[in-house]
Amino acid sequence: MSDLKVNIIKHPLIQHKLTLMRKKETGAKDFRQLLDEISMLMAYEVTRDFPTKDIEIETPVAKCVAKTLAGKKVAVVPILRAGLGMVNGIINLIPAAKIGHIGLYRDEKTLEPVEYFCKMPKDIDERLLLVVDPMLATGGSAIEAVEMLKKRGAKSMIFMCLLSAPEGIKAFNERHPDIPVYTACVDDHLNEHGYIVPGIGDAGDRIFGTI
Ligand SMILES: O=P(O)(O)OC[C@H]1O[C@H](OP(=O)(O)OP(=O)(O)O)[C@H](O)[C@@H]1O
Ligand SMILES: O=c1cc[nH]c(=O)[nH]1
Ligand SMILES: [Mg+2]
Repeated sequence: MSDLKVNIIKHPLIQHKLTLMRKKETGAKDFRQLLDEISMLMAYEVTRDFPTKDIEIETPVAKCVAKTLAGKKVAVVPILRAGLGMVNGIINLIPAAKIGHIGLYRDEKTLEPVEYFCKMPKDIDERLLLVVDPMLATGGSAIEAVEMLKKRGAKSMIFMCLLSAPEGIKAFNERHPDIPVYTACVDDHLNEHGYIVPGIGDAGDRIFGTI
């Protein structure tokens, strides 16, 4: 665990909401709502060190120097399907963000990611991409998503997930040491089906009610 390169967001509100999501009796409506709320809180933490610069403005009372964001513009990139559940919370905070989509599913037997869609803003090379997926399990999907984005010219990325397994973080760190990982919790391990334990189950199925 100590050799993993990961930023764990331990905010009490996030941890409380995550516990509600873990409960098997939590239905799709509440699950979606909680993921939405957590995503906004996580985005708040992830953007904490965004650079600012001073600009001159005029309020109704006086001229003054005030802060404005100075870094790259943002694009949010959900990994379908489950990543979609994190988009609204983030764009509530960053409404000008563009949104790209990556379609990947994990083959149930091999656990290998299978690509089925990719549509990105034209200027991805100039933006900071916030790649989002609730789950980092073996790491295969996140690794492949970032690979696809690098091939399309992306230069600056952050990966943000709700839950992660040590195995997935390790694999991601090894393949993409340049990409920071943010998560709300690192769980214990993966089971023989590649599910995070204790986890939240299949995030996509719980969000979309397809169980
Ligand atoms: O780290 P990995 O081992 O690759 O597993 C994580 C992936 O598995 C889930 O997607 P899933 O394949 O269930 O697709 P879905 O979002 O359409 O349900 C999850 O949302 C991640 O994308
Ligand atoms: O526990 C897991 C692992 C992969 N994908 C999920 O949705 N859940
Ligand atoms: Mg799924």
